[in-house]
Amino acid sequence: MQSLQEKASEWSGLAASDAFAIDETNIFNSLGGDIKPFVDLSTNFYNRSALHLSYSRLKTIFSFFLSILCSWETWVRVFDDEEEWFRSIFANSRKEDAIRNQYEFFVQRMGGPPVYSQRKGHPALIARHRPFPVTHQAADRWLFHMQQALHSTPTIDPDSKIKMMNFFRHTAFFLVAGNEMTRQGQSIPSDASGVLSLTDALIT
Ligand code: HEM
Repeated sequence: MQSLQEKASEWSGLAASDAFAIDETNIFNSLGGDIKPFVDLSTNFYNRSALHLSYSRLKTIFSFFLSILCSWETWVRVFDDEEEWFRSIFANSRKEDAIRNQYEFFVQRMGGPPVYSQRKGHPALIARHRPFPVTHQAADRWLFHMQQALHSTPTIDPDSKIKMMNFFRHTAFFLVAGNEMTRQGQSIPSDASGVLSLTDALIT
């Protein structure tokens, strides 16, 4: 039987070595040892959109239309996604909380202080995603938004963006595999700690 990590690698198309290249360097330190790039990323993830990006350059050129174009940003984002099935997954979350939960986890997982665990305990991502339909389709949509968010976050350098996106892609399908397993009533095998124990190691 395939392990969760093996499923994550097969479905994401990424070897574990690529997914965890984020651990070869301390990304938090390479981004200036500041939480701002992570706050920017998570804010963009939940607030911004592909539509925003398409028009972002136009904004600088046609500043006269800035206020009108700004209002278009609200059209597409995770909390107001045009895909109702995806938007509904976040219906019971407060946007401010979701942003903070996400960036604190990223800060901690990418070499920064353990701010997530200090506030909320062990990340336990499979368990925390259990209430949600983390399907292959949901992973693709989540990754679409994350790719757009990375594009619109200039405070993160290109090399870090590639490493982060690989980690996100692998973890998204790791969560899909974990979600399938918990829905089938199976207990999470010890290898499920692949993402999580690594986090533990990094926060001690
Ligand atoms: C695969 C598709 C995914 C879906 C559909 C999904 C959905 C959700 C939802 C609905 C929440 C609750 C929002 C909140 O109130 O915090 C959440 C929380 C969270 N997600 Fe995801 N997520 C996905 C992938 C990921 C990935 C790839 C990561 C990490 C790389 C991640 C990390 C987190 C974290 C840290 C939280 C906060 C958990 C908490 O503190 O309760 N998620 N996710």
